[in-house]
Amino acid sequence: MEGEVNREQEEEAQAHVDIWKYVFGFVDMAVVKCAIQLGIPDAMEAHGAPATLSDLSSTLGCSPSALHRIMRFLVHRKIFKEAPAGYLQTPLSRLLLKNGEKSLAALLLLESSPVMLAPWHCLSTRVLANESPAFESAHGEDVWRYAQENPGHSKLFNDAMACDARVAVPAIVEGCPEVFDGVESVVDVGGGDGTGLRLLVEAFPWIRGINFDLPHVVSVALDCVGVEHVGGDMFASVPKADAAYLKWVLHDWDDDECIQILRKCREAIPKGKGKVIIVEAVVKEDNNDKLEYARLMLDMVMMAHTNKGKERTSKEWAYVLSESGFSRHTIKNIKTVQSVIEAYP
Ligand SMILES: C[S@@+](CC[C@H](N)C(=O)[O-])C[C@H]1O[C@@H](n2cnc3c(N)ncnc32)[C@H](O)[C@@H]1O
Ligand SMILES: COc1ccc(-c2cc(=O)c3c(O)c(O)c(O)cc3o2)cc1
Repeated sequence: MEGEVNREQEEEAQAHVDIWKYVFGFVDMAVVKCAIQLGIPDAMEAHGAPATLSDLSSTLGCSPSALHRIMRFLVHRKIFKEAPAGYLQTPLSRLLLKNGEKSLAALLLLESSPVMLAPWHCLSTRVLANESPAFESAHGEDVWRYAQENPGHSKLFNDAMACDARVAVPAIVEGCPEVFDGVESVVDVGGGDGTGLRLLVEAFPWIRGINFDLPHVVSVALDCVGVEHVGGDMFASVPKADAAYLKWVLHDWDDDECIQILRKCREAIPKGKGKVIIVEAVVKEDNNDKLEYARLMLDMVMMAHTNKGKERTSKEWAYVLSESGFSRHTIKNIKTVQSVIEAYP
């Protein structure tokens, strides 16, 4: 009995520590956003050796006292290290470089933007009504129409998705290159600015790429060898190719909409050797999986930013694929938050 009482007292004490993560949860994002905007990781990368507070404040042109408090917080959060000689980069801080190959800075700047933060204040209404989309409640229209009417936001969004492509595509190439064996043409459905397909075609030069997205998105896509940009509506028709490739697209839509998109993809691929390649999160419902937290946070992002989007479990993926007329599918895990699903007509 005494042991039980002690355990309850320990849990109570721990709760009074843990609660602060939620009361001030936005602080982590805001201070990291500040570090990106000031260019702290970039200044440290350029400096090379350990950077002192004086080095950083003179390079960045900011108040040493305020910068010290920012760096103290970021060292505590293990984003930077502090040695006697000065501050040091970490693998985590290098993911915040403005132009780093694997940087996710653009994604953090998107998610911390006023446009993307506003819908979170409508989440409880979304849950209560289960119909009033949070993004529409905040902005009066869905995220895709808002992007069409606000080119600056569209660029922020496309840049964010492109930074994921620079992480995910190398993981696909490393983890399951065989997925693209024998595939001579790929249509990237909802391919954004084409970064993902450009990286795929660079890795698999035999592939002819078609980057397919809404007209306002492909109109600003960069030209690149081996990739043709085509504007259109994936709910109307999808350009024909050996394989339809969809990364971070189906999770933006509910089951009926996914089934519509997948049926259009099935119409676009050849009956015999055709396939659909889906790069999306597969919710494991396994709290021991180190990326499950990211997948579940992403599911909340879908609730906040899309009308009826969601992340799916393997059973939920099996349902939409079966309802779309795909006879079989496989799921391959890669080292990022996504998995690679291959579906065959
Ligand atoms: C979350 S983004 C993913 C972009 C890219 N596949 C990636 O992973 O980097 C979803 C994409 O779907 C596109 N999209 C939305 N509605 C569409 C439609 N009706 N037809 C074609 N593309 C659409 C958006 O413009 C956006 O580029
Ligand atoms: C590196 O890990 C990730 C990179 C990108 C995303 C991500 C994918 C989306 O489709 C998406 C989205 O549709 C959205 O509206 C949004 O606000 C963020 C977002 O992020 C997840 C993980």
